[in-house]
Amino acid sequence: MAQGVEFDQRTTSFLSWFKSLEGASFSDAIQIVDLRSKNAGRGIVATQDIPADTTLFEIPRRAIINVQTSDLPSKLPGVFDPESEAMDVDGGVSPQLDSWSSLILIMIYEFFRGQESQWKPYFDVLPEEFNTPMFWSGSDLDALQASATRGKIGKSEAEEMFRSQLLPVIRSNQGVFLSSEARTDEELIGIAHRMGSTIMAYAFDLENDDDREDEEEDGWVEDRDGKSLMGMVPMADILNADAEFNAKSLTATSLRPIKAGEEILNYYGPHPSSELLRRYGYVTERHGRYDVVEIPWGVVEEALAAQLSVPGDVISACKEKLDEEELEDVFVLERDSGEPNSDGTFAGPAELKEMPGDLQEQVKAFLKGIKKLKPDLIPDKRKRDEILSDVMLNSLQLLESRYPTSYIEDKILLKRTDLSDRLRMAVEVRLGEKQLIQEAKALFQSSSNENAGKRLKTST
Ligand SMILES: C[S@@+](CC[C@H](N)C(=O)[O-])C[C@H]1O[C@@H](n2cnc3c(N)ncnc32)[C@H](O)[C@@H]1O
Repeated sequence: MAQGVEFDQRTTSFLSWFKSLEGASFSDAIQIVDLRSKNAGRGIVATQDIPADTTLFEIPRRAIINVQTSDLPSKLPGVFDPESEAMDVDGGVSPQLDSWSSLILIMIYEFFRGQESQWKPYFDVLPEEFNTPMFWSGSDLDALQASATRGKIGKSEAEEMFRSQLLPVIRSNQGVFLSSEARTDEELIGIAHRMGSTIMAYAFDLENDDDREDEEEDGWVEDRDGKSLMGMVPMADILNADAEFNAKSLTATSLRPIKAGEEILNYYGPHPSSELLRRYGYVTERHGRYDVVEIPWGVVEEALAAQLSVPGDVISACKEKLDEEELEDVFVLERDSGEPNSDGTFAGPAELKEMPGDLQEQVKAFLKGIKKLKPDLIPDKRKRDEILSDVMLNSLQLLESRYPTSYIEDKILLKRTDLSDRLRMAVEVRLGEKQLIQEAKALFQSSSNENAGKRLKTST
């Protein structure tokens, strides 16, 4: 209970801090709420019916935390300004940082300033723990089974960056990073992880639009052309998100009428469940439409060799004749899901229409090579298409067999009520991938079929 009181007090302090900022606004029609019972932290709901195109809140530029608003860059010009030859306050020479590591350093600096930081009430509502795989144990991760997301966590790479780039800056500027000298290296790495994960799940890519006249108060827009500047945007990041959404930030505007009691939902992008888990530590059913399965070329090669009963060295001989630069190692199986409508709803169902085009082209290139070496195996185009179709199906089956449990077993598992959050999310991720593999297999199994290769591109 005490925890609940503290949670609410932090929310109240944050909201009054936000409202006190010059240029900020927060509509009476919305409220920050405790969604921990749904495992969703804080969120914002409508307290009354809201028409479309209503401004829900506005964030003044000064509220954002980044290289332009924090005073850390002025204290460590050698670290932040690529043009500057200046040394930092303690006379040390520091490496230049990219936008990601710069923001981590700024967050560490503001965090250590505690009450001195103008963003203290905001830090008090940022998470201290995460449910992203970066913080999972080996056995938690095992539950992801063959999902490619396991290889994308990058914990040791992140740690290496913290150790080689951030620690030296902090250690050589202890007067700037207040009380950092009392922390061990491991504690500092832990704080860097926490800030890195906060940025991953909360930061926005911003573009400083110099052409806009109202730049002073409102010059931040979401990045559209990759000229981005990362920043933490208080209040915009209290919005949870889903694949169907009803508002957009940074000035949050309702995209369609929102009923009293409904949650205000932002859009983090067309992420598959695995990516939603990796970056944000949650999954939702609606994001399943964007699920993907990575097909490693090694699996396809195995299926190809088995299908044609040729030894691996025939495949290797073909490979040598092809331009290695043009060969892909991984292919992405995904549905055609289209862009969301302008009001945040889905435009239509997501449908798997075909196997990845680049995969089909690569298999065809190999088949052409094999035909040269063993003409009897592939006498004509009809036979080639038949082989192509079988290789696709066999590759999918091989891929499926890499997941120790079946689709049905996972479905049954999800009915249990005693699963930990992590296990449930891992099962949802792997189940989404198995579902997509099944849909892909059906492309070949259904039409028995009129033409097994129907769903393959027919170009030569
Ligand atoms: C930008 S923050 C949103 C505010 C956050 N709920 C909080 O309490 O600070 C992103 C995080 O919110 C949570 N989140 C966002 N959308 C969610 C959803 N639809 N369901 C569950 N959790 C969600 C995830 O933990 C995610 O990492």
